[in-house]
Amino acid sequence: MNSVEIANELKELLNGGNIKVQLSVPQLVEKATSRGEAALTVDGAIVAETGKYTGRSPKDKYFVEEESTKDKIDWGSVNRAISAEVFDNLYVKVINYLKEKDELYVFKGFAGADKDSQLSIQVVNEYAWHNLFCHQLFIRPTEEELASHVAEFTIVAAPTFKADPAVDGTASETFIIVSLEKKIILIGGTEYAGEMKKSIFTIMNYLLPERDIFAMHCSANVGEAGDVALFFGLSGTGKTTLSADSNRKLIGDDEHGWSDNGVFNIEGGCYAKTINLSAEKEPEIYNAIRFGSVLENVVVDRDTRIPNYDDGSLTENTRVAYPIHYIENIVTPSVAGHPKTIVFLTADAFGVLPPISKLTKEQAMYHFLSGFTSKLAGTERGVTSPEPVFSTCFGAPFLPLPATRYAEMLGQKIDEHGSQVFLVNTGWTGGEYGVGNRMKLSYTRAMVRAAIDGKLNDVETTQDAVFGLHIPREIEGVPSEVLNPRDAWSDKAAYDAKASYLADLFKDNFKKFSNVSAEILKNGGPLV
Ligand SMILES: Nc1ncnc2c1ncn2[C@@H]1O[C@H](COP(=O)(O)OP(=O)(O)O)[C@@H](O)[C@H]1O
Ligand SMILES: C=C(OP(=O)(O)O)C(=O)O
Ligand SMILES: [Mn+2]
Repeated sequence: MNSVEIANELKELLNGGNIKVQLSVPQLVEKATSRGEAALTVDGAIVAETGKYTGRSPKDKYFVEEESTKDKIDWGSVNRAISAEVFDNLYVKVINYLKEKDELYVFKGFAGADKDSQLSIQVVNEYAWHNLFCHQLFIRPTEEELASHVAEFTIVAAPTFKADPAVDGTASETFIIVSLEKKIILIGGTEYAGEMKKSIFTIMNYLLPERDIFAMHCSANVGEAGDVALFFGLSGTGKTTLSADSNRKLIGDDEHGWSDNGVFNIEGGCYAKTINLSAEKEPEIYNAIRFGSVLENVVVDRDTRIPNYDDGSLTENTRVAYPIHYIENIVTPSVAGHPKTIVFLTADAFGVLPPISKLTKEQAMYHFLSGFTSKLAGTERGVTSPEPVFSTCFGAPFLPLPATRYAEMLGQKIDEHGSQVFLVNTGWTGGEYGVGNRMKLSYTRAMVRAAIDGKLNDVETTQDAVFGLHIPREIEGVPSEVLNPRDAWSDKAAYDAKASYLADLFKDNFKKFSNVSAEILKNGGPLV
């Protein structure tokens, strides 16, 4: 099928009598609850369960192999290729399947808060609650914008459609297929709402660099003085938690672009983890759970409808989606200047990386390319305990282009704007996972605050003997024995062995980046 035929199929679907376009939040709440897709909670939010798929399904994600893009995509286990034939067949099947449904819900809006590079998108949903999720997560159009809205990219999400791998050519019943030429994202077989927002992020990671805009898997906030901070990190490392800070205005919690104008949010909402959520530790997020918010796989008492955030029986990856204005302190629109501080969040399950360290330019490049962290339980299918991983640019699952393309942009931007980079370990301390403990959130917050406020610019540091990282000796609000990871382990020999084991992993992993500059190779990585 060519692009015109694909568009015609879509047009026919969108002209159907079952299509509901741009329903309001209350209308979608009514639809979702009356259709039995979701239940109301005591706080006025809705809660949905997603069945078998409670996290992303990276092994079921594909790009269609297409002439105009095939030489640019970094094919491999992240960017899997699928033929146009498989896509076309599934597309027609899904469209026909959806035509038979009583009602379908369409959201029209945008990705990218900077008008210069904004992408207009639409989502066709089988579920009203998915449509509410999209309404809250993407950028909502004004009435005027809606009147003239023409979608460039379309997500078609049919969660109850299951592929037959033997017939349809997929790996399983589930598929997330991106056609960059036909400008369609086809999703089936999974109810996990995160696939929709992360697939838009994936295409933005392809489209923005074409315009020389750096696409980033990070959260962002800005202080009173206009000082912008970015927090890069794989899922569960603290982007959403640490960017919600009552002293700073939130720009966004997960996906950003950095252009010559400054940084901008790609989204219009947030998607926070709710496992063990408490009003004391994370008040901004806790207070965002109200009418219009969408809880996912949170266990709620059947009668009282009180959510139990400590219950991870459906998944560790319990979530809430809400529009960004449910956070009190934000910038509107979600754009700001150039970052002064950049934080790389890592959840080190070995417990050997320092809780905070200052990076030289070479170390920043080295650690960005390495992207060492852990996959934390739940966000990806099959991950049930922290799995150490090198996730390049702290966002490998979402990067269609070679990692070096993004790293080059980071390097240029840091040089141009003089941003200071820190590595922050929000993972384990005092021993590896199973022995030590997760870093206390209050300590991490104190360290991050000191970094952002410029208090670590001129402090005395100790150089870590293995990784060469510069560790501040003192930070207000943090016990000094916490700052140096070796001090936090009672068994020093065990620490040394684990640290050198991790250093070897870094060196092995970095062999694949053979063509980076000699300075990065020499001065960016472990010392020994
Ligand atoms: N030291 C810490 N720093 C940040 N988050 C922590 C820390 N300790 C525990 N957490 C928890 O880890 C999770 C971080 O998740 P989140 O901020 O949603 O990550 P991301 O947005 O990067 O996916 C939250 O549930 C938070 O309460
Ligand atoms: C939703 C996700 O994002 P994060 O956990 O980074 O917020 C994800 O990785 O699926
Ligand atoms: Mn997040």
